[in-house]
Amino acid sequence: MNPIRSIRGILAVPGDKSISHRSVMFGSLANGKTRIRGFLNGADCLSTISCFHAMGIPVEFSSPTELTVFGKGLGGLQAPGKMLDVGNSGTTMRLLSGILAGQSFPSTMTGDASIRKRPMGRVIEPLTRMGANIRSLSGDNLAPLAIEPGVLHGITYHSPVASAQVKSSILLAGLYAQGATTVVEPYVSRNHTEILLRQFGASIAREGAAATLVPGSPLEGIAIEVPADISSAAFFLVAALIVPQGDVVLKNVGINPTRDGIIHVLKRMNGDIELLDVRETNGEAVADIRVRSSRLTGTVVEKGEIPRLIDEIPAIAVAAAFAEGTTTIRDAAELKVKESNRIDAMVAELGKMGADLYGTEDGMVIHGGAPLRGASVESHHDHRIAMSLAVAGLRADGPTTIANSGCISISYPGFFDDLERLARP
Ligand SMILES: O=C(O)C1=C[C@@H](OP(=O)(O)O)[C@@H](O)[C@H](O)C1
Ligand SMILES: C=C(OP(=O)(O)O)C(=O)O
Repeated sequence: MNPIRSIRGILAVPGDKSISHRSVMFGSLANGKTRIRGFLNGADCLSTISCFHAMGIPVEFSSPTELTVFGKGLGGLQAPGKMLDVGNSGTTMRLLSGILAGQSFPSTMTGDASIRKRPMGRVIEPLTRMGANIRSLSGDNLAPLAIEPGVLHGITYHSPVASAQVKSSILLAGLYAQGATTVVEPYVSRNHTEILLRQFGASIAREGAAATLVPGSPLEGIAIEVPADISSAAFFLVAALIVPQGDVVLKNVGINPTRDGIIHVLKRMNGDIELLDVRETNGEAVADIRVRSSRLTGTVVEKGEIPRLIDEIPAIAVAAAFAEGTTTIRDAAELKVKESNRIDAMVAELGKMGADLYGTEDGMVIHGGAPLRGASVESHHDHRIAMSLAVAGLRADGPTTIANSGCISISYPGFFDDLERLARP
């Protein structure tokens, strides 16, 4: 990564990862064809496809981002002949746990070294309360998981964490339960499951921080346009803000109010960000976003804003390193149980580049303005860390080398090509 002076142009970042996963999952459980456009052809979403393929669901690609899922209805999945492998994808493992809990066949599920360290007790516990037979094979609430058929009943679950993966897992099990299932969260997490399941015909309602699913309605295949992923757009938002000559328009970005926290935070930091042509696709708010170089200032990010930008915190930390004053991020302990411990990873790697920051129990404190120098840094095998460090490198003095950056293909396979196209030395 070399420093640049200018980043300009129009860019469509890849499709939303959360919505791409859900399109394939719900399409598999629906009757008939689901046509998906704007699909994220990244490693995580391909892991979801391979799991459903192993359960007898045909999927046909007509281009890398367009596919048809041939759904077989709520009762149409077949026993997989092998252990399901979710790769690096927490979303796949947790949502699939809820679906598998409702099947009449046994299954087992595993993933890569990172997934096998991430907490699964958060889905095992509520699913068990619903009557599921799900356990950690190692006995420590970690993957691999084994799921046997069970008779499910609806519950009202007060989740200790604001997690869309936990919420979705329980609601998906609710499709197979007797009676209604309600999940109440401390703060509202991303609501793509609620929006998309309703489009497929499920009976699902929201009231404040509670989502309720009433089983009994079949799911029917639909056509889905996946918006561009705000979590991928985040890297270009920050890049355009911090380089001297930044002016980028990001096309067709999902700005669902449960996901748009980064826009609010960067605007609060004095970022010049404009939403153009706000519209709706498949029940999801979408806009083009224009972003220009700005003199950023520090801010506080906490409480209910955290779930609305959880995956963007590494990128926000980079913006904060170039802002005047201090940025404090708190209530974000969830960062420790992602693909890496994202607090430790950002503190260690930005620190190597000369940033003035430290980690706390539930976040970090960044004193902006220290000049960054290019350095040899490490991705911690985490796509969001790798891309955040690449953006920091655009404004550092001298070249930055990011070890193990191949993980970027998890969520944004063409990241470096897009960056190269827009950037000028
Ligand atoms: O439901 C989803 O699609 C996701 C939910 C979030 O995880 P949690 O549910 O663990 O907060 C997020 O970090 C992840 O990238 C995708
Ligand atoms: C945390 C993430 O994904 P997952 O939980 O699906 O692995 C992410 O993409 O930042």
